[in-house]
Amino acid sequence: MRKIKVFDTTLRDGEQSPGVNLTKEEKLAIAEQLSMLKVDVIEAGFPISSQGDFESVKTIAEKIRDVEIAALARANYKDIDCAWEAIQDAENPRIHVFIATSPIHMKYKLNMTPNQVIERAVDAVKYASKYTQNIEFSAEDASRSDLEFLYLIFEKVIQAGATVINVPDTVGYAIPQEFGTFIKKIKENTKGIDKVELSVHCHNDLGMATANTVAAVINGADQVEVAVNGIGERAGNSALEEVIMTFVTRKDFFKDIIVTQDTSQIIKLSTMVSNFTGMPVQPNKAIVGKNAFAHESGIHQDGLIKERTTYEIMDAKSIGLKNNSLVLGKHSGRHAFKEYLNASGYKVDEDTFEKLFNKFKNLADKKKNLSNADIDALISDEIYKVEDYYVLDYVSVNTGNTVLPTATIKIKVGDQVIQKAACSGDGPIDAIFKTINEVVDIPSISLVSYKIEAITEGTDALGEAIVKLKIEDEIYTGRSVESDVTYASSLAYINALNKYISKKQKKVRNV
Ligand SMILES: CC(=O)SCCNC(=O)CCNC(=O)[C@H](O)C(C)(C)COP(=O)(O)OP(=O)(O)OC[C@H]1O[C@@H](n2cnc3c(N)ncnc32)[C@H](O)[C@@H]1OP(=O)(O)O
Ligand SMILES: CC(C)C(=O)C(=O)O
Repeated sequence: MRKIKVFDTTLRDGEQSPGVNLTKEEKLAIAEQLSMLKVDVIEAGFPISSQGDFESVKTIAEKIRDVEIAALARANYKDIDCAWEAIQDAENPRIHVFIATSPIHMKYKLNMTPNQVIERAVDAVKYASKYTQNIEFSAEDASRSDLEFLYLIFEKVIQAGATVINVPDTVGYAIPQEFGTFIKKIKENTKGIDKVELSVHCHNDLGMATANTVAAVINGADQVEVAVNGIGERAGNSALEEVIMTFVTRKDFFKDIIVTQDTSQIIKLSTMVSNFTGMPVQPNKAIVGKNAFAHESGIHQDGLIKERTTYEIMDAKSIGLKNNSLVLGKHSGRHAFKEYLNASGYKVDEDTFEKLFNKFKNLADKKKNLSNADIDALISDEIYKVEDYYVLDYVSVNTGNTVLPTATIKIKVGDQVIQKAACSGDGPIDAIFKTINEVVDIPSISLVSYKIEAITEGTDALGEAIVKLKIEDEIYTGRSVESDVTYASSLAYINALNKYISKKQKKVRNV
């Protein structure tokens, strides 16, 4: 069996994402969560880069146990001294030394010959070995480097004391099949490589970071360098959650790989990193996107209701989510709609069901974001179809930035007209609702929620108002669609009140 080490670089390469700047406390919280997930190595930072980074790495090294703590250093003494100073109190500290090996980087960036690069790398690794035997060496831009040169430099740094050899695809240039072969060749041709761990660090410039990482593991890599939510320099790194869940989900393929991480911590970690970095997770992001376990199409929903695994290769619970979700929308079918009715406790006969389903499809066709409140309102409209006891005859609101919003309402009950003007309200809608409360003969109405939303486009859009009222411990939902939002709100409120009256009258009749 093979154990693949998970090396997390969220706090180092992840923090190199443009615009991201984590505080020491945030870094420590992420490190704690990474340790709960049981990653093998946390790259806590690049201590020479700033005093803040130095202190964060030092704090993490002092506080986080049971995980190797790595710090990055260029191939020079001051970076290595600084890295060591920051991590020396860790339970298992690792110095991570890097230098570029591609012709472009050596010539233009470093202004060094290949021989000088080898000498510098060997010297740096030897220097680091005065501090620790846990030394990782990275050949930056390895995937654009000459293979023969890599065999040589790796052989030399292994002789100098490197215990992990990392092969980065620094600019996300590699293609999975090619990168797999690249790793295989390094494994076959580098002297001493069998005595150390072979690692990969892939970037996502062509969207292949995870595929390249997996290809490398298939071809013998022992360690994967990843970041939560795939964040990192430019298009980011291989995503921790994608790589781990690939091994877990495809156990049938990766028969010889043991995964020791606690995957149920993934969603918590993803949310934490997204919140702290201010980088939202795209909805269709694999594993942690909000749509990753959500299903909208009728055929899929039907399949899922019958057997979850028809359309899910992973269980939402395995990454720490409570469950998957069936999202009702214009692509949904009868099975999913029925499931929703059952789950919400509505019992309807077949005729009512068909009517409701057609109304739901109609509304879903018009409205982009259909919420549960919309669907509930539609259902309760049909089920508690009411003869209007209260009929709105007239509504007028006087409002503006210099006047106190005041509403005047006329409501008919049979032939009788009741009129009322109410002062104040925190705004025009508040004034309307308060005035209606004064007019109607219903004690203690409390507003649970009120939502107004444009359901078509433009300034003349139709506004949909949904009002939920609590009366005598029961919830009544009122809904109305009008182009005038104050009118829609008044009608929705009265609609909810009429549902209460209707229910009450039915009860009285039943007695
Ligand atoms: C692929 C990666 O992700 S590598 C990690 C990238 N991360 C960062 O850069 C973290 C933030 N960086 C920083 O804060 C700064 O760049 C520092 C503190 C590290 C260095 O700052 P400065 O000393 O001002 O140098 P600057 O960044 O402008 O230039 C880099 C220098 O390091 C040299 N260098 C680059 N990589 C290496 C290396 N691996 N080993 C030795 N020297 C290197 C460059 O050739 C250049 O040297 P020069 O000044 O002689 O031309
Ligand atoms: C320092 C190395 C590992 C790196 O981040 C890269 O090459 O992308």
